[in-house]
Amino acid sequence: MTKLSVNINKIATLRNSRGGDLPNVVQFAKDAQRFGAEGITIHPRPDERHIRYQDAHDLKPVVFTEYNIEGNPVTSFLDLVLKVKPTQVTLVPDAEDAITSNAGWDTLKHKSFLTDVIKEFQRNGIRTSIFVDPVLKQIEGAKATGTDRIELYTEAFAHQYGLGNKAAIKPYTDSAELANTLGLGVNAGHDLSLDNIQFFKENIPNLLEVSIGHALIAESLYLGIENVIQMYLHKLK
Ligand SMILES: CC(=O)[C@@H](O)[C@H](O)COP(=O)(O)O
Ligand SMILES: NCC(=O)COP(=O)(O)O
Repeated sequence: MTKLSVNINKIATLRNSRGGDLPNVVQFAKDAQRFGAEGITIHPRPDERHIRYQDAHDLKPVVFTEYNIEGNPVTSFLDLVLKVKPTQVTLVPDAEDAITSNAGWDTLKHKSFLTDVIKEFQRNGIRTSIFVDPVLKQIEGAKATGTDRIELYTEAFAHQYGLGNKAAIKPYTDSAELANTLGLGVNAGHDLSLDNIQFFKENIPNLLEVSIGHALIAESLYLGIENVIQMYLHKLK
């Protein structure tokens, strides 16, 4: 069973564009869960250009499914996550000025740093996941950090699949198989969509969770959020 976690960054982007509280991200999270979302993901960035640190606190009492907070574990992020105590934290090595996440961790180079922060989150009862490219040595490196899960960075797959190149799934299947063997849980995300999700899920053994935001919100503009969430759940069955 693969859980659908709805990333609500884009709802905050829309809200922030006018400086008011429309749409309200807390209400949106409540409704997304009512429509079937099995988790809510946010990715607060240090410049708070979409999700604000205060949103992470405000969402805590209403997320009754799985609460996943993603981000680069700089000090302010560490403090936030340790206060909010979500179900899961996903560590992403995104630069402050990056438009969106654009690479996985070098788990070999950052082994000692990742090991320390992962230990601290786990000590506080928070499950950990680290964002990685589908590269076998990076999966082995992830295992060595003590993380509970990895999140496969799916941008390359999504791009190639859109061009008709289905073989682009291979490194992801291989990485998931290795992760399964090593006892690491497998999540995935970035640029997943109604077009590519079913093929991705069918080729990834034991895919535990996908977090989807950008395409899901864009698709909802035409099809409606309740309908789109149900369409994803159907394809993830
Ligand atoms: C970690 C990841 O893959 C990103 O997709 C991210 O969570 C989305 O962030 P933005 O909404 O800021 O692009
Ligand atoms: N972890 C990936 C995520 O939360 C959403 O990514 P995207 O669907 O907005 O590309």
